[in-house]
Amino acid sequence: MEKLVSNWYNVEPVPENYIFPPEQRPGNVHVPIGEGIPVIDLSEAEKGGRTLTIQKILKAAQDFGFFQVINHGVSENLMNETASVLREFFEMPSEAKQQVYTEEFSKSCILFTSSISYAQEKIHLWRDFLKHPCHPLHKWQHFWPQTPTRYQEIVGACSVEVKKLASRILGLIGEGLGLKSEYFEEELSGRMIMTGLHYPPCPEPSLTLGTSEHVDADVITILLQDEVKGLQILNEDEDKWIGVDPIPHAFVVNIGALLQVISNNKLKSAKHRVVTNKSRFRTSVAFFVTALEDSVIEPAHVDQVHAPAMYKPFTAKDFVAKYLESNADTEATLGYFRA
Ligand SMILES: O=C(O)CCC(=O)C(=O)O
Ligand SMILES: [Fe+2]
Repeated sequence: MEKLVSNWYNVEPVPENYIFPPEQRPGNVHVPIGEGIPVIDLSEAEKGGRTLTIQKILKAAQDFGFFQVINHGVSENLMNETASVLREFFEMPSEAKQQVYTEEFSKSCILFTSSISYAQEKIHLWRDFLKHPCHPLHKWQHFWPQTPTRYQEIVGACSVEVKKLASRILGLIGEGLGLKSEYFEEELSGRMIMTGLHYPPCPEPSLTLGTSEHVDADVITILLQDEVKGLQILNEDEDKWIGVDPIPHAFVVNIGALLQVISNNKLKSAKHRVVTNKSRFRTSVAFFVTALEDSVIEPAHVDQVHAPAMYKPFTAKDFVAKYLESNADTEATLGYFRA
């Protein structure tokens, strides 16, 4: 429990085991915000602009692996409530958080710090996290925190809405890839895990990371971030980082490694990270939508002549096993399943 960064963050200099090696540190390099990451108005899909919306989503998913959605149908009030209930959770006194804190990662709801590789990792991340499954709701909701008292109700309502939004976006992506609109239901998107991330201010942001460079190991991620910037995407062609603009009431959407496989590398699962800052807490809520354990993941609809399959078929369970074995290295995991 004393490991939680939020219990001790106000120390200077930062502890040695939080300082990343020079080539992995953010340093003092200026990172531009926004720079072309598309913001897509989802309401246009229902107003006669379905084809155009699909094109915009596919282009964003190819070029950046990331986009933001606005007018997505999830109420602003519910988004505000979800962000604030998560913040309240992390700001509770230690005794209250103690009830949820655990180093037993097999539990259905965990509050911990840095990452589940804490014991093995050399350098820790400047963040605390709360993680639990959230779909189907009735199966998991009772494992969630009981304080704040409205936690289960608010996060439950938000999970239902985000799952619907994810299905809608996957439907549009499926259509854009030439698949049946229900292609992703339910086998390929029947699980959803929520991670609430809390990044305390850090006295030396140039040396530390809130979340280190990674690719998400799911199908698609829907992220609610607060008004504090910190999320950055790597533009690999130019080897530079781009900050994601914290647009109020937008969701950030990114393509996971499994969707990259299903699209046979047409869509990109992009590397991203989160940097810390000196003065403000940042709280984000990530919903990872992924395949049922026994579902087979493979490139969909591959034309053998023009586009041979880039990956061998594998189950979602095998992917997770290899992912854990490689210490959460998604690229190495993808490499293992390459055809
Ligand atoms: O905190 C964020 O904004 C993003 C976190 C993230 O990328 C992840 O948990 O996979
Ligand atoms: Fe991520």
